[in-house]
Parts: sequence; C-alpha cells; structure tokens
Amino acid sequence: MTTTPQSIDQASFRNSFVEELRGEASMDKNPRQVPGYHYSRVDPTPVPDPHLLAWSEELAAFLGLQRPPERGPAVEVLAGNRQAATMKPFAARYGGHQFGNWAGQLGDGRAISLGELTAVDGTTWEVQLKGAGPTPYSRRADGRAVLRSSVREFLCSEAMYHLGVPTTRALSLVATGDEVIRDMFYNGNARPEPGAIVARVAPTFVRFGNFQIFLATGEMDNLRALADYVIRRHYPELGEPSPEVYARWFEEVCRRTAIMIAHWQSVGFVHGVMNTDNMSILGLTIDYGPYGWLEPYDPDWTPNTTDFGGRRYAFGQQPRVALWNLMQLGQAILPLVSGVEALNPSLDVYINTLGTTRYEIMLGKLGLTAGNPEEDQALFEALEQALAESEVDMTVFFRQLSHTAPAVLAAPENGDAQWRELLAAAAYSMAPAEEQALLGWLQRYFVRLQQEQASPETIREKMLAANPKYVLRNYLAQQAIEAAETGDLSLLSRLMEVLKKPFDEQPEHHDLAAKRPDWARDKPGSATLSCSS
Ligand SMILES: Nc1ncnc2c1ncn2[C@@H]1O[C@H](COP(=O)(O)OP(=O)(O)OP(=O)(O)O)[C@@H](O)[C@H]1O
Repeated sequence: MTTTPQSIDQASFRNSFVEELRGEASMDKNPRQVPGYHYSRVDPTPVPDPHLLAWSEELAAFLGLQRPPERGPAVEVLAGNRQAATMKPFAARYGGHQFGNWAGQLGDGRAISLGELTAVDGTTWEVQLKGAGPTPYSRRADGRAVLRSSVREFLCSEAMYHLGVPTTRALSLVATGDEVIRDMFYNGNARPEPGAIVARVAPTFVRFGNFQIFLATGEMDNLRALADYVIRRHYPELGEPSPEVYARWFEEVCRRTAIMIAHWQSVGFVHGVMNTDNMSILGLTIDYGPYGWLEPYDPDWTPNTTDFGGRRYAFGQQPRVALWNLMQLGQAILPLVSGVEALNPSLDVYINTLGTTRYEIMLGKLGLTAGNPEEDQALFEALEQALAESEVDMTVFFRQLSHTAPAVLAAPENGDAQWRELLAAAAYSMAPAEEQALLGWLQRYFVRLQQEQASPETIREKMLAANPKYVLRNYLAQQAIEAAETGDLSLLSRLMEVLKKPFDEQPEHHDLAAKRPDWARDKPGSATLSCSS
C-alpha cells in the first residue's frame, strides 16, 4: 500500500469483477443482447478536450490520489482517453423493472468501470466513468452524459455522503469538450448541451438488476457466481456461500436498504426513479438522475415529470417501493435458497429496521430520548400530518426547531412568540388553520420535551447534529449548472465546500440555506426534471 498520493494514470488497479466473473472479451461496442455473461470488456471512447471541472479532495486522499492539473494524463484517464497499465475496463450486464414493468436487458449503457483502487485503509473501491461512450448495453442511446446531469450527480452524491446517507461517491467531474444532443423534457425541444463525465466510486456498483437478468434468462450458474462474488468480496462476515448464507445475505441487503431509506426520509431526499436497476446490492444510493429535495414537506412530491402520472416514486412512496424492489431481488435469488420461507422473514427485517431507524433518527431530530414508542410514534405522525397539510420547508423547520425548542425550554414564558417566529421562518404560506395545527403540535411536543433530563444546551447540540442546515436545494443545483454552462464554476465550488459540513452554521454561507425563492417554484430543472441526462 502506498502512502504518497499518486496520479491516477500511475495508479495500480485491481480487476476482481473481470477476473472472477464471466465476461465477453470481444471489446465490441455494438448494442446487442449479451446472454451468458456478467459483463462485457469495453474501452471508453475518447473525447476531444477533456478538462477538469471539479475534484473531491477527501475522497481522493482516501484513495491515495493527488489532484491532477486541469489538463493532462490523469484527466485523460478520468475522461476515458487514456488507460493506466493495469486497467481492464468493463460494462456490467443487468436487467430491471422500470416503473413496475420488466424491461429486459439494460446494463451499463454509458457507465464503464475502470477497475478497483485500494484505499489508504486497505479497502477496495471500484472507479466507474459515467458518460464515457457506448457499450453493448447502450441500446439506442449515445453512451454520453451532459454537464447538467453530471453536476447534479457529482454534487449530490458527495453532499449525501457528508449528510451520513449511504451512497456512491464522486471523485471527479470532467468536461469533454464535446456537445451532446438532449431533449430535456422529451417534448421535441432537443438542443446541444456540453458533455461531461463523472468518475464515481463505490465498493461495487452491482444492482438488484444484475441478479434479475439471470433469473429472466435462466442462467443459474451466472446467478450463483455473482452471488458468491458479492458475498465473498462485500459480505465476507457472512461466511462461505451456502443456502443459509444466501438467505442471511438477503437479510443483510434488506437491513441496509432499510437504513438507506430511513435516511432519505429524514433529510427529504426523493430519488425519483427507484427502478430495480437503481438499487445497489450494498444499500447505497445509486444513480443521481431526476432526484430532488423536499422543500415544502409534501409526501406526494416527485420532481420526475416521467412519473407525474402515477407518482410511483414520490417521497412518501419510497419505503414501499424499496420493499417491492427487495421482493424482486428475493424472486431473483430464490433458486439459491431452500424456498420462499427462507427469504420471507427478511422482508420483516426490512420493515422493522426501517421503523426502528426512522424512530431513532426522529428522536434525534426532535432532541428526545426514547420514551413510550407508541406515544412517540403518534407524536411523529402528527407532525408529519401537520407539515403535509401546510406549506412548510422541511429543512428550515427542523433546523429552526433545533434553535427554538431549547430556547423555549430555557425561557418558557416566551414560548408562543418563538413558536410563531419559527413557523414564519419556515413557511412558504400559512393559513390560520394550518398555523393552529402546527402550534398545537409544537405545544404537545414541548410537553414531551420538558420530560427530558438533558440541559437545553445539550438538546440543542443534539438537534443541530441531526438537522442539516444545508442540503443541495433544487434551485441551488440549477443555479450551479447554469453558471457552469457559461464557464463559471464559483457556485459549484462553493456548494462543494459548504455541503461538506451540512450541520455547521457557516454563517457566511447563510444564503445557501434559504428557502426556495418564488422564481424557482415551477422552474424546469429545479422543480421539474426528467430522465433525460
Ligand atoms: N445516454 C445513454 N446512453 C446509453 N445508455 C444509457 C444512456 N442513458 C441511460 N442509459 C441506460 O439506460 C438504463 C436506465 O437509465 P438510467 O437513467 O436509470 O441510468 P443512468 O443514469 O445512465 O445510469 P446509472 O444507473 O448507471 O447511474 C441504464 O441501463 C443506462 O445505462
């Protein structure tokens, strides 16, 4: 293991996916079905003028990598124009359910994995380029990504990491110097947009869909080989694969998925397209496409215009959709276990873990220690209902509550005025009946809070550590994109820095914690997005 940071073009890559699984070696990029294989070896397609736009310092340091200059061999690797000697790039084969329907073979249509790097702690991390050109899985598309969606993936995956949400990471954002034609809302208004490539990083990018494809095509040897690979490499604590271990592994995937979803619900993250090919086998948030952040707390909200008909992936549906997706994974690996009874209890593990994790997170957000779970649950549900029935910014509400609740605890005589001030700060609009409902809830909560033993100061610290001040608000991402498209990277860099410490006050950046401005309420790219990227 090396301690001196090195340039990625000099780095030593491992290739466990390629070496331990079955791959098609032809390097042929023509779109086609690829039965019989886990992956296809394929090289990225070079771009005209790769140059670095953003770099994630901490992740790079963790991977033992040094920041490259704007142009040069390292950036050429991050754009797919050059390869390090040890790389064996590949695109993985997977299938999936999209919006509830089986879609057949999908696969990495524009993602190409370069191999794995060993981090300073000895763990291994796969580096994958998104937008690096066609692969056998590109179907009718071009294998490219636009700057708009790449900025969104780069910024948001790192912001999620710093919020403590399980996620894939992003190492670099590189402009390609090329233009890519996209119809942003699939409404006949195609236009050229600048192209970009994100190098993203995770222990593995294997998804539920990687298993589903083998059930669909009856490739049982490949199914087992992939499960064994994932267990041995990523769940070694479970022991050598066996029918019992496959079942315990499924339980662990259920548990991790529940923890991920509990975190999404606690910060107001809406994934937007929770197809089974977007569910990581490690319980990580994967594919930052038409995602968004709740501004007014609204369980029916999704930014994804493709989903406006059914709102299948709206905020409030996410816990249920993850369960449905886990059931599809269970179906896919059923041939590996003794029967459905070996897997069914794991779905309860999902439900229970989701419940307990959400409960614990909510206690933290409200500065409480565990009390009577049923009464607490009723208190939490009453808050969710009062928030949903009004137009209150989720992030501002909880952050402001972290200041106000301990202050009222210290000086209860000013309570009423302070609660009203909190609501005024968090609300986009407030009808008298909505205000009454929220004030009623705050009084009920305050009675519960008064039973706490901790000092107001301790409660305040606990709440501030649970309620972020800064999230990647939809309009901020859009502003950063519009500036980046004109060559101005200042907001992008500022957001990167501020979102590294989302729980810190950072008063000099207070403007980045502001509620959504009026102009952004219905703005395309901010309030509404599509899968076009
Ligand atoms: N421009 C494109 N060229 C080729 N394939 C694409 C393109 N956009 C999407 N795909 C493929 O379509 C499928 C579903 O797309 P989706 O938008 O969920 O994925 P994505 O954003 O490309 O990728 P990922 O899930 O890897 O983050 C995937 O198989 C994906 O690789």
